[in-house]
Amino acid sequence: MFRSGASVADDIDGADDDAVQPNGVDLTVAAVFEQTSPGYVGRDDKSVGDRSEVDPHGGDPPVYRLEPGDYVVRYGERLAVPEDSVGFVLPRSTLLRNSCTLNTAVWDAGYEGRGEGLLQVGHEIEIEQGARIGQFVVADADHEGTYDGAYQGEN
Ligand SMILES: O=c1ccn([C@H]2C[C@H](O)[C@@H](COP(=O)(O)OP(=O)(O)OP(=O)(O)O)O2)c(=O)[nH]1
Repeated sequence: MFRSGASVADDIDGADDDAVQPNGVDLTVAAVFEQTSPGYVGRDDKSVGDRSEVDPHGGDPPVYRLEPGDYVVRYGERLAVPEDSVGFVLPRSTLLRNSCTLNTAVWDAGYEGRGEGLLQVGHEIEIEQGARIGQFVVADADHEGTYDGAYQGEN
């Protein structure tokens, strides 16, 4: 069973009241990066490649003008996934309607931090810094242990 947006909002620092949706809470884009060197995924270890932060164009609010390609985005909200739960982030449908998407993985019970996702831009798009790009939903889940990995407490 998935929790209501109002209940999910209790586990998010920095979410506006406007961000609370019936079934989840919207997440905003705080920073955009382009990867500049290879990462590593091994059997026992891993590393994330270097990145260069994309500057938004000036203005109030600043706007990212993104050419087609892959970008790492950092969310503006700090999430905490409660025990007995699992989280997922889904793209805002307006991204899909504009030939773009947000690719995401599983958010483990016990994880806390400002997470990151992969923004895939299929057609040039403009996105305001601080705009809503995805929605965090949380479902009840059994699990053994809680998240204690390298990304705990990130950002
Ligand atoms: O799209 C996502 C999905 C998850 N997370 C956060 C929450 C999750 O609990 C944590 C670790 O994710 P995962 O377990 O998939 O990463 P890993 O590469 O297996 O790292 P680790 O070895 O630390 O588990 O990253 C994100 O920031 N973005």
